[in-house]
Amino acid sequence: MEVREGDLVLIYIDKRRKKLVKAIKGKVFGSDLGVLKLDDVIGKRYGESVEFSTGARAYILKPTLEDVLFSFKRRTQVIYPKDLGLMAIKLGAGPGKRCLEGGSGSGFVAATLSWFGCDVASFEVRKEHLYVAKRNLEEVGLRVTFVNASIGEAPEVYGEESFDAAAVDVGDPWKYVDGVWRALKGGAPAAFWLPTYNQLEKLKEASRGKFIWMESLEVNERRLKVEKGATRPEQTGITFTGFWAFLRKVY
Ligand SMILES: C[S@@+](CC[C@H](N)C(=O)[O-])C[C@H]1O[C@@H](n2cnc3c(N)ncnc32)[C@H](O)[C@@H]1O
Repeated sequence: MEVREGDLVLIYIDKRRKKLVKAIKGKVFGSDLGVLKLDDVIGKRYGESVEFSTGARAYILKPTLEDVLFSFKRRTQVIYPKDLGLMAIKLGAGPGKRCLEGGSGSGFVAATLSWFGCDVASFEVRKEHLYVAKRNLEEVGLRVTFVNASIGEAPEVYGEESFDAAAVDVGDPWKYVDGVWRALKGGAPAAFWLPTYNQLEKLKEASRGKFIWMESLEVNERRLKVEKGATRPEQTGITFTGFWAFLRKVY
């Protein structure tokens, strides 16, 4: 498969030096290795390498969702790929699913659900965050409807029982349990992201009688350094991120 003008491509030099760029004629990509003419990228097959002005080479790769997310500007804490992958599965994300999200933050959740084919309405109270999330998604060609309002207002904006799933990452989420419940269809899954144990307890109390508390969990990731005769866990990396609570709406 060849790179066409306007495609997003990942310029991969090494693990630490990789950059998502749009292949536009006449533009250049500059790095510590010199300059790469994007004209030279257009027409290449994904997986081939290209040459910088210094003679150094980089690979041209088709971006994954992870590459896309790590190209985003961040104005808030974000949910990481290890946690987003499980969220997408638990929410049953897929084409045609109407998903409610709050808050948009930097757009990581919105982008993930949109990437999986969901039709997403993302609620965000802070205009400056909404703007960053919207820009992030526009830059990579993902479409989501952003709403500058509290997630608690979703049933007023979209009507009762209009969503197939919900993802909630806001401060004090227990305050919005009722709004999320009203916005969801019967039996629909909801994923709440929380950073502390006591918040899980508060959410469980608030959701009693409205949702089944399916499970709460933490996703741990252990990276490995693979070298012949010395393969072992990496000594640095992401430690704690947060907890998921997965619920299902009931009557
Ligand atoms: C940690 S960020 C969300 C990050 C997002 N999950 C991501 O991965 O990019 C939390 C966001 O929730 C927004 N927020 C707080 N209360 C809200 C509410 N009631 N409704 C909608 N957004 C809210 C904040 O302004 C903030 O942008």
